[in-house]
Amino acid sequence: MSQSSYGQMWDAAQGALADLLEDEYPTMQLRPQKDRLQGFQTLATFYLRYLKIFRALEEVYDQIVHPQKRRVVHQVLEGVMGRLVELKNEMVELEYSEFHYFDDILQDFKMTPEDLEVPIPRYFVREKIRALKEREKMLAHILAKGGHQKPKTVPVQFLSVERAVWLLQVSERARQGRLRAHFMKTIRQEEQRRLQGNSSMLDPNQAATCIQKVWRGYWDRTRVNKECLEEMIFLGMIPAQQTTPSPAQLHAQQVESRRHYVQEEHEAEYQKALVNIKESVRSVDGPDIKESLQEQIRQWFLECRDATGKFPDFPNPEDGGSASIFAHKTPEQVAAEFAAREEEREKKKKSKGEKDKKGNDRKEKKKEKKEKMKGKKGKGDTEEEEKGWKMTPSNFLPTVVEGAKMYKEVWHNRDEKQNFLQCFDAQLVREEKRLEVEEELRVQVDELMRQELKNLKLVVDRDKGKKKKKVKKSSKKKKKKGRKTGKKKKKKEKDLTADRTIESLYEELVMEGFIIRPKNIKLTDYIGEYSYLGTTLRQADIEPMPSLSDVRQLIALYGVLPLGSQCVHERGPLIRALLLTGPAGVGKKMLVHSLCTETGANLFDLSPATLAGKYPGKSGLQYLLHMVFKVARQLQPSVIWIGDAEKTFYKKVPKLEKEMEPKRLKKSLPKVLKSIKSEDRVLVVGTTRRPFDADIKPFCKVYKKIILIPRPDYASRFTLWKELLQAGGAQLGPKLDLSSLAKVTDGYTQGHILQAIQTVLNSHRLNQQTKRPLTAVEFIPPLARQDPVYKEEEEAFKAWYTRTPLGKKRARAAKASEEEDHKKGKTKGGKSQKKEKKGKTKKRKKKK
Ligand SMILES: Nc1ncnc2c1ncn2[C@@H]1O[C@H](COP(=O)(O)OP(=O)(O)OP(=O)(O)O)[C@@H](O)[C@H]1O
Repeated sequence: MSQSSYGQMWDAAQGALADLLEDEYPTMQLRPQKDRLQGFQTLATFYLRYLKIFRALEEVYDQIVHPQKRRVVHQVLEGVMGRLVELKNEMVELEYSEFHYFDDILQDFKMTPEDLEVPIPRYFVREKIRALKEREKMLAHILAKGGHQKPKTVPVQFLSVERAVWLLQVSERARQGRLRAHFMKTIRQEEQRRLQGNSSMLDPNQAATCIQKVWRGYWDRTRVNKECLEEMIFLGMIPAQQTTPSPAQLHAQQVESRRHYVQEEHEAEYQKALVNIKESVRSVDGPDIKESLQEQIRQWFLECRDATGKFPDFPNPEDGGSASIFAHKTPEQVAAEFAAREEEREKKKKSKGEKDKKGNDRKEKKKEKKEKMKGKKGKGDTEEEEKGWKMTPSNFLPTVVEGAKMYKEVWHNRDEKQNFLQCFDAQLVREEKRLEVEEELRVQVDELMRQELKNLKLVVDRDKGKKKKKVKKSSKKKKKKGRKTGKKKKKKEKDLTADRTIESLYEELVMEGFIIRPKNIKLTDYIGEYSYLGTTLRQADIEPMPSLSDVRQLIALYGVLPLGSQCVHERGPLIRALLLTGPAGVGKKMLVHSLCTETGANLFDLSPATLAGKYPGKSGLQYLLHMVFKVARQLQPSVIWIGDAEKTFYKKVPKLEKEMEPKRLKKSLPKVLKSIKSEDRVLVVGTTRRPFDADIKPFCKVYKKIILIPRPDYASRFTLWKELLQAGGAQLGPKLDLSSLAKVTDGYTQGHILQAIQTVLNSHRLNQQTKRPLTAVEFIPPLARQDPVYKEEEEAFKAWYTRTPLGKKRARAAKASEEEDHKKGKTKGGKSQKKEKKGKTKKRKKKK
């Protein structure tokens, strides 16, 4: 696509955003909605619209090369991302469920399930690829030096001499036997051919007809088979073979990657221009700006004196200096403001004096206040109950609005036809820099003018300015007092490793196996299909099982976006710890690795097995945690993975594991989690396949966000078989019935399926494929050797989830709505019965 196409795409996205903002602002001011379903519909509609805009903006940001345009797109993009996360959070709080189903709204918007995927901005990794490569090198270097490596178990077999000789003899005899059999076979074939040649001598015409018959039959059969296969592929009955990208696709890919280089070049040019243009503005326009500022301020002095009879007070630098004066106000207004401020100060003084007098009555007053507050709260609660659901104010909408405004004012109608190369706009830079220089000069001018005003007052008003000084002093005193009497400052945490560099801490953690190399897995590699029945089942009051595509979306929203973007993490809902739970092999660890790949995060491993025997004692553990979190913060984003997370919160430690001390982290983990602030892009991710073994209360206190990963459904299994087989090098043909395989593997997880595929697709079998195509039956024996997820296990997971805080809330809400329905049903039922009765009597009357 060309630059102008991306320009049009941007334009369309901004247009959609403007419409959306127009719709969204009134809903914020609307009265609370009592109907929760309607509230959800509103949220879901906004969510889908934002998602669409997000996808378009992400693509635009990845490809446009104009540095100033990219800045505007980036700002809006971050705002939109944050808003998406906020909306998801709202939906969770409204529905008490992590999973939401939008199939009906998708239909309304004519969107496909693919449109529901949360796109992952490519700039998360691309913009720091150099730093990531550096880190990767460092990690490889440390590991090569002898870092922690899991001991590889190489089976070594010792053979006795007799056994070795026997083995050699067996294989040699077998080889000779095979040779002899081959030799005998060729002799026999030659003999047969000789005999046939002698017995029947056909005349040439007959022979030709015979050959033609065989050839034509063969040729037609292959043609029909080929056409049949093509038709089946066209109908989607048989998966198409993987095709290599066409030359046009390859060219498009090249153009896209070339644009990334151009982006870098233009950015470097732009950075240079920022410095040069600022310098030139300062030297050329600086004196003029200074003079006009002085002129303006002097004019203001005179106007104020004319209007109020005396010279005004010059605003303090904290209040914005002279800039605050010219914020579209008349001199009278400014003077009135000053007067009001003075009055306020006086009032405060007085009230403080009174307070001191009535020091003894304070306690009683406090009591009264408290009572009043209680009363108010009580009222508030009832009001809230009456209120119902209302959208919470957003932290991201102002950013989005500002970006949209900038687009409209600067870029929407800008003629860019002459800018073929899409380089920066010098005029815009000059305007921007002029403002910056003006601000810098204003500080100097203010100082000068303050002095000038003082002199003027001395000469004209004979004001010695003592009063003001006094006020100033007293206000300073007040400030100091306030500071003293304010809350005690929290103890600053002691830096246990103040004398060490981050590099040395990093090296130590790698050596001890607490920092590991994440596998290169993208979130899109986590295969899983969308479930089309979600809304229908929910409407029928059946809780649907979430699909793997829903899980992917949650990981993107809770993990990838906040870890990738500082803005989203700082202003969005703060998630410190995430728990991934589900049966063995559903891809929990895979998701942890994909989180790191998509955001370029470091991967720390604090699993009980890794911790065992290292940094003993309480102080040792404290030191380790300090190191881990210090490095994680400094080299953010970071993911701290705790495998077998239930072990940290074991109800009862099994005897075999007692030596490992799995509960070492139990006490320190909540404390250390609290130290993660919104500016630290650090996420603790726990994975567990047995959450029921943990003490649920402290467990859920640490892991506030829980994602229950289900076993794959039919659609996901079908895709899994197809994709994993293709990835393993299998040729998919009509003999390999994927549908049956997906059907019989109900209950098996992705790990099981992968295991079966790896067992069957060895190199020997792969080489035989052309002669002997793969069949579905071959995969049954390796599957039969594994245990599927039994119903009991699945029920245990579901039951456990209902005991988590969110599960409990959902159950309570369901019960409440059921009761409401019941009540309504009764009243409605009563009314309808009455209506029916009325109807019947009317009919009877008519008959009569
Ligand atoms: N959705 C998926 N798409 C593709 N491969 C998957 C998917 N889910 C899991 N796998 C593969 O299955 C294997 C098992 O996954 P993983 O080890 O992440 O599961 P797990 O849930 O962490 O298992 P456990 O609970 O036993 O530790 C991995 O090789 C992973 O790549």
